[in-house]
Formats: sequence, C-alpha cells, structure tokens
Amino acid sequence: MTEPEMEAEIKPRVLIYILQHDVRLSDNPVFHAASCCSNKEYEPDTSDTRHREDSFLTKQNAPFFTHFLPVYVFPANQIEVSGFLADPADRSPYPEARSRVAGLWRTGPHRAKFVAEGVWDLKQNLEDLNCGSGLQIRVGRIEEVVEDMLDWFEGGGGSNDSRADVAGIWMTSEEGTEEVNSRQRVRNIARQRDVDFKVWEDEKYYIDDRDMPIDDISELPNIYTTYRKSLEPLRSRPRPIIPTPTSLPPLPPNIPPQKHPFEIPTEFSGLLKAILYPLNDDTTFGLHSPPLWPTHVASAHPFVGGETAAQERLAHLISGGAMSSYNATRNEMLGVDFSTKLSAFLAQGHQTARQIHWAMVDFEEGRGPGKSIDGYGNGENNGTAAVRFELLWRDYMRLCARKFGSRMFDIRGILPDSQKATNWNHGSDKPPRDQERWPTKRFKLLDSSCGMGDEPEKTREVFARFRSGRTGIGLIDASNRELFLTGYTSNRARQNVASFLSSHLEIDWRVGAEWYEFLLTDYDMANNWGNWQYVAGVGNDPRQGRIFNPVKQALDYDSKGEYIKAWVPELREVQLTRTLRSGREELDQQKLMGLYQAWRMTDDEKRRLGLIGLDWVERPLVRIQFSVGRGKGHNGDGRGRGRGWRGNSRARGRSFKRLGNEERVGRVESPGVGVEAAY
Ligand SMILES: Cc1cc2nc3c(=O)[nH]c(=O)nc-3n(C[C@H](O)[C@H](O)[C@H](O)COP(=O)(O)OP(=O)(O)OC[C@H]3O[C@@H](n4cnc5c(N)ncnc54)[C@H](O)[C@@H]3O)c2cc1C
Repeated sequence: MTEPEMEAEIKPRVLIYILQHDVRLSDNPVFHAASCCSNKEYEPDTSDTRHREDSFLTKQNAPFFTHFLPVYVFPANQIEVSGFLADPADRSPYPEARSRVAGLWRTGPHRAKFVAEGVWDLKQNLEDLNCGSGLQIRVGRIEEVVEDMLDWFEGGGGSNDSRADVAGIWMTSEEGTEEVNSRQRVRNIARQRDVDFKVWEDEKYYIDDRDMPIDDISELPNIYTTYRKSLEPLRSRPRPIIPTPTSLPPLPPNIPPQKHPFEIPTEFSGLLKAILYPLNDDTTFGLHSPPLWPTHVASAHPFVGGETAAQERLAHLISGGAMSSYNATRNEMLGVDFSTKLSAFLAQGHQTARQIHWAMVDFEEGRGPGKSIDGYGNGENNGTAAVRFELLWRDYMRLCARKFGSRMFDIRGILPDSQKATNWNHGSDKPPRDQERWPTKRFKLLDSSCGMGDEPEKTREVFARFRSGRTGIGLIDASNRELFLTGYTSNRARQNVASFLSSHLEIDWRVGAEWYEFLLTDYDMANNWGNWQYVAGVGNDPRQGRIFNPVKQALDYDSKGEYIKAWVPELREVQLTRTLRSGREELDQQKLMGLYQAWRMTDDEKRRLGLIGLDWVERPLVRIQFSVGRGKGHNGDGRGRGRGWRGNSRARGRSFKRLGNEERVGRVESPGVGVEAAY
C-alpha cells in the first residue's frame, strides 16, 4: 500500500469537479478521466478508433483520490437565486441577476427551466450508475462554494469523522469573461491551499482546440469563410468521442451542505419552483402589453433539457430524415423539424458537436437508424454537410470570444475603429473598396441621448414596443412574440429582428442582445453576442452594412404569411387569396403587403378585423416602402425572381442596392432601407 493509500484508509481524499456548461456524462473528458484514474483494472481500448484515449490524465500523474464530488453551481450573477432562500423573509446576499445595460433578468423562465432539467438529468444518470456517484447542486458564486467546501472538509464541519483531504479541483475551460474570472479565483484559492487544480479543455465543440490550424488565438482570421476554408473538408476533422463511464468513484461519505441563507430542494419539483419563483413574480416582465399565447399554435422548441433528451432528439433527427433535408428546410420558421433545435443542448453542454457529427457519419456510412431515409449509406449529403457548416460557425463564434474578450460586449464592436478597414484577413476576404472607410455606427441609447437628436424616453418606449411584438412589421412582431412565449425563434427570424433593432430603429444593439440573453433557451454568450454584433454591423461581417428588409424577407420566407398569422393572431382573418373569374385562386398581393405591415391595409379591412386604434397598426415604428411588381432586381439567391425593389430613397436621401436577401445601403452616412421612421 502506498503512503497516500494508507492515509486514505483513515481520511477520504476527495476530487471536486465543478460543472458549468458541460452537464453530461457522455463524451465528457472529465468524467472519463475520473472513471479511468480510479479503475484499477482499466486498460485503454485501442480497438475502436473512434474512441480516444489521449485526453485524460494517466494514473501516474493524476492526483490520488478515493472519492469524486461533481458539483453544479447555479451562478448567482447569471441566474436569480433568491428562490432558494431557506426563509423567504431573508434577503439574498447577491444583487439581482440583471443585465448591465437594460436591467433585464439575465436568465428568463425558458432557460432557467431547461438548465434545471439538464442538471437533474445528470444527477439521475450519475445515481443510476449504482456506484455511489451523484451530483451536488449549489447556488452562489463558484469560488465561494469552492472555498466553503475546502473549509468544511478541513474542519469536518465540526466533526472529526467528516474530515477529508481535497485531492484536487477540476473544471472545464470556458470563454466567457465572467467564467474566466471565476476560474482564476478558484485557481488562486487552490494555490493558496496547496490543492491540485486542473482545467480541462471544453470538448463540446466540433473541432478540438488541439487540432486548430493556428498556434495563437491572435491568428484567428476575422472572417469565418477564411477560417472554414483552412479546415475543409470539415467531415474529416472531429476527433472521436470519448467513452461514457459505467462506473465512477463514490461521493464522499460526508458532504458540505449548501451555505446559509440558501437551501437546495431534494426533489426536482422543488428545484424548479425555487429557480422560477423570482421570475414568476411578474410574468409581464415589465411590459404593458405582453404577448399572449395564441390558440392553435405550438412551440417549435418543446424540448426538456438534459443529456437524455438531447440524445433522443439527435436520434429522431437522423431516423426521421430531418438531418438529411436540413439544407432545404433550414430557413423555414414554423414547426419542430425544419432545423435541428440542438442549440440549447449544445449551449449547456448536454451534447457535443462531435456526437452530432458521429451520429451523422453512422447514417452516411449505413450504420444504425435511418435505413428508410434517402441517402442512407451514401456518404455526406447536402443536409449533413450544411449541419457541419453551421456547427463550425458555433466553434468560430466561441473562438472570437476568446480572441476579443470583453470587446464582445462593446457597443462599438469587436474591431477597434482604426482596424475596421485594415484588420481583415488577406486575400479575397478583403472588404470591397467602397467599405474600406466604414464609419462607426451611432446607436440610440436607453439612458442618454446619443447626440443625434434622439430622446431616451422615446427610445425606451420604442424598445418596449419592440419587446411586446408591436412594431407593426409582421415578421418582427411574430418573431418577438414567439420568442417571449417559447424561448425560441429561428435563425432567419433572429437575423431580421437584430437587423431591425440595430439598423431600422437604430437602437443600441446590446439591449437586443440582452433581450435575447433573457429569453433564449439556447442562449450562449459567444453565439449571441457574436451574432448580434455581426448583424448590427459592428462585428466580423465582411459585407458590413447589410440591412435585412423584413418585408422582402417575409415575402421570401413566409410567402403565405403562415408564420405571421400563427404568432400575430389579430391578423389571422386576413384573406390572402382571391378567386379569379376563371375560378383559379390567386394570391392578393395588396392583402399580403397588409399582412406584412398592417398600416397598408385599407380602412375597411382594418375595421373588419377590429384593428382600428391599435398602436402597431395605426402608428407603426417604421413604414417600409416595398412593393411587389415586375422589377429588375438581381435574383441573389434564386428566390424572389421578378420582384421589384423600390427603395423609398427620397425619404431620407438614400439609395439602395439589392443583395440577395439583404439590402446594402449605398451610402454609409445613414443606415436604413427605404424606411420612414414614424416615431
Ligand atoms: C441575433 C442572433 C442571436 C443568436 N443567438 C444565439 C445564441 O444565443 N445561442 C445559439 O446557440 N445560437 C444563437 N444564434 C445562432 C442561431 O440562430 C441558432 O444557433 C439557431 O437558430 C438554433 O437553432 P437550431 O439548433 O435549430 O439551429 P440549426 O439551424 O439546426 O443549426 C445547427 C447548429 O449550428 C449552430 N448554428 C447555427 N447557426 C448558427 C449561427 N448563426 N451562429 C453560430 N452557430 C450557429 C447551432 O449550434 C445550431 O444548433 C443567434 C443568431 C442570431 C442572428
């Protein structure tokens, strides 16, 4: 028996694993390492080349431990934890978990529930291993939880029998500035206490950090396409997945309790109640007219959180054919299967991108489910290739967060003004000449004037109408109502909404990002802030200045108005077809335009539908001049052939170019597209 082993006969040696966005047992290097290091009979399996054995500590250099303590902490700065107070009369020692600019809750009800479900799912999966493992749930700040645990184990919580040595603390690396700071504080605590500390690579991404084509993050190209091209063919890139542990070292015999004044419920229903309690206090979230659930419409994201649900969803996508048809359906907006809906699982680390990749490989190579689906066994298809393309976007946004740090949250965007024109990566990705001197955009602020004659009070009013889904632009309102009610809205809709807030309304894009942070089930720091910057024209979009025209976009992607009618029920009775003398039915373009912007309806129609007097009908935030006719615009993406684009260039002295789905402002001084601001 070695010396530490003899000591452990007397005192347990505990390895603490702090979980954040890595809440899964499968394909998790940390659980895998804990399982291997403690298994005396363990021999690496080299026969299956899809399984990797190079990411965990060998027994030789792992700290010796007898007990393994996985801990999930609900971080008090990101999720409101006052619902966990043991005595509701007590006060939480933490400030409310609200956003910096707009003061919104940072985590709303959709994600709070999803996160709680995921944590509980992992707890059950660990307990089901029947080896004495489990998951401890805590609330507070991670570093405080760690420090309390170290104190408690050292002092045995007042009893000699409960004392234990902490053999090490393990965490997974994260990119968020808050997470980086918190990790640094834990590292310092570990150093002061002479406790082993290890940060594991976050392996939930498509391409492993160790296989990146750059040595230093400063070399990351500022343009996604450049990055992608350096990695093609994408299908050959992901590493094999890591085996799922079947056994883990047990939890320590005595575990430090949650620190006062909080208490952790022992049942899932209690956990859910605690996490939702403060959010349920005002379910209007400060809106005078919050969106209400329309009848006969279902959420596009009806999923519960957790690794179990994530694997079921993935299996469904493969066996039902949605993965293979993804490229054709990904721009749709209604229904559950038009896109994968895997983003929320990925964000919480319930699933890894390479698990998705390898499930697609099985299909492509004719293994496992999906036999009846076209393309089974025929290699990569358009759908699976497009999913890989998108998963790499996700990797890329995360790397941008690493490269740009806190600039992700800067109103001016990630690139300093001085670099906007020059910092682009070489070669064909250079921005076109006419954009080389792109000026800094100005945005209206909620709390002060931005110096362009704006009034903050008005801006706040406009922002409230935006959030309520009452702007008067059908596509934008449908999306914001859907988001409010379900926690999800499609990528197409998100692009339009972000462009609308930042370019049509010219409002500080960060409050939009905070609005999304509050509501999105799939919120992910890098993806959210990176995409908002990109669309707002302050990020790394090589074609800066793109502005989405939400009327044209509706025409292209909601041509029968089904999405708008689903989420804006006031417009359901708009009759879009008329019968010709020949008996043939034809889409009434005038009515369609009224659906896309209700102000364009005739007074008779408004009266018939009971819309007279509604702010978003009578006083839309903007009026977009757009008509359907026999125009001579380019046919950028094969859609919208023959539609004329008439920018109301006189409204603000602008001229427009058509660019497929988006319009770029011809001149840079005044962003906007054929828009009359009506506020
Ligand atoms: C303004 C704005 C905010 C966004 N905020 C988030 C966010 O907080 N969290 C988030 O995960 N995604 C975000 N996205 C990206 C994208 O909209 C979602 O990932 C996608 O809609 C999720 O649905 P899905 O899983 O069905 O995606 P699919 O279309 O099925 O795509 C497959 C996966 O690829 C990744 N992906 C797809 N599109 C993008 C993209 N544009 N950027 C990065 N990754 C992508 C996602 O992980 C997604 O799950 C945002 C996009 C915009 C325009």
